[in-house]
Amino acid sequence: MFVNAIADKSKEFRRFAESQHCAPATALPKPFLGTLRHKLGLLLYPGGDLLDNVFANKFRKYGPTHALHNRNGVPLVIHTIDPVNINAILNKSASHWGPSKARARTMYPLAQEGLLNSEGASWHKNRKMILRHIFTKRAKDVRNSETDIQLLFDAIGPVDDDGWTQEVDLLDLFHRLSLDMSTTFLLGTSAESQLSGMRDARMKAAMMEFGLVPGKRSSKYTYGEAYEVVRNYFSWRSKLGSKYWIADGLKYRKACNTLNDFADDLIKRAMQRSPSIQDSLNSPDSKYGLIDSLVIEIGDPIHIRNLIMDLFIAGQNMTGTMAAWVFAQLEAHQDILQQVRSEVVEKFGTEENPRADLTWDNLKSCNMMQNVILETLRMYPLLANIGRNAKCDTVLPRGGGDDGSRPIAVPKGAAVTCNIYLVHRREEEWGEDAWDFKPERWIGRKFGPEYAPFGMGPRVCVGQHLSMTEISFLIARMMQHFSEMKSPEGQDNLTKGYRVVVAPKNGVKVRLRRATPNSSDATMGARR
Ligand code: HEM
Repeated sequence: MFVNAIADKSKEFRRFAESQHCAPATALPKPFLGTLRHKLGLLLYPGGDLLDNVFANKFRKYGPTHALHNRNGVPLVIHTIDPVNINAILNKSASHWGPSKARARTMYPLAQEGLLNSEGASWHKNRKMILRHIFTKRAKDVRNSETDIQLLFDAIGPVDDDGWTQEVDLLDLFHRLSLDMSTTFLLGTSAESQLSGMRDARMKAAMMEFGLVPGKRSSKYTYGEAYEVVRNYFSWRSKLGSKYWIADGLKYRKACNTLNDFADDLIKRAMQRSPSIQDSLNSPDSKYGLIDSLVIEIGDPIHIRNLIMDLFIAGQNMTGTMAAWVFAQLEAHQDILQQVRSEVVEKFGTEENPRADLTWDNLKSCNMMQNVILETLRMYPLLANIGRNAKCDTVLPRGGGDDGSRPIAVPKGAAVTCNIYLVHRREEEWGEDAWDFKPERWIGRKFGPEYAPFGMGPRVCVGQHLSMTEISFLIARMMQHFSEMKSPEGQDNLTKGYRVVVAPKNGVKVRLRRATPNSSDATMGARR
């Protein structure tokens, strides 16, 4: 009976495909020795670059849209880098597609009922509410981040007689900054994680004397450590796909509990203070965070935890990793670094003689800086793959038949992955220099479906404006504080590592030269 039911379903699907004039996509061969071996191969991929080698080669060999079929020729998983198909999946026919089941499995037991992995009316309502809060708080909170920027400068450390800092890893420092900025924004108070990273005990002691003490820890792991454990497990679980359960265990579950305890503790404290802060919450100088607004609007602590945890998981480290790529590229392109610094100093003045406020409206008018950010997000879209599962039998506009021009029928339940990293490097859309860093390509260019670092359509990233503001603010402040940047001989800042996000594999190791009051119009220059 079971076999008959499968045969009926296949027939029904074939009829649907014919009625839509579809043809099958190029079929991927079944993985040698099965999918588990294939997944373990990805997990243990020996060096090199998984994105540029394994994935890119597959698209070169099997075309821009290809599929793994079952024995009846019905697609189970479709991979695409065709912007027309990606626009259909994420945007035009978004209602036919639900969030990727693989993502929910990867993150289980975290992030099950917030924004990332839910859909329907409650997702819609939650999303609207979060966006409203993000937009009302964005402008003032980026200025509140000045304290976090000062901690960053302290963590970068003192300079020698020539004004140069010691060698620092900007990836590490920006990750901590990102955590500090996101806690400032979400919770109204910075985690001050920069302090725990400072090796100089005297500096730390001095900071603590001023009351800048890192937050209370809820169990064996600190929040930062628990997040690192969870991130590693997420990376393994995402590569293992349906065999995600292989990467599980006490260590992972304990880290998940620490993150939940951390959120619960913060919510409890926000609930205790909520009756007394209602009036001041919306004042322009309010130091309270998004969590306080959610406590007043929602009330239910579990609901609040689901939303806050999603924002932490989805947003944590994104801004920091992005900023690290920006500085890696600026170090590699000293001429562009000079242009960005000139633009910032001209617009905002120096630290000693500021000229304009670092608001989003002012920051977005720095064209060179914005083009550098857009180009960096093109080359390193952080979330290399965006996945979906079909909610009904549906159609992709292109990729079927011998020449790939026919539509493809997709059955309910099939998975699709949109490889955004490779879409951003398609020569058809970006030209022969698609693999090169060229901010000037953005002059006068409009956004199309070939550019989706924040996704697109109804599930587009809720943190994109916040991230763009934070990154712009950070670049501007770094340009005001330092005048030059160089990497040690032999350091490679541009090699990619691919875990949950695409990040610089070897860190971004540089020395920076402190700007002097006279370096207002001097530019950062290469001095190896
Ligand atoms: C450079 C920084 C960032 C990048 C490149 C980025 C990228 C993305 C992408 C590609 C998606 C779409 C995923 C999909 O369609 O399935 C997404 C969704 C999301 N992002 Fe971001 N993100 C960034 C920063 C942030 C920040 C700072 C936050 C939190 C404040 C955040 C919160 C979210 C959430 C909650 C979603 C899910 C939205 C939904 O499904 O309704 N992101 N992000």
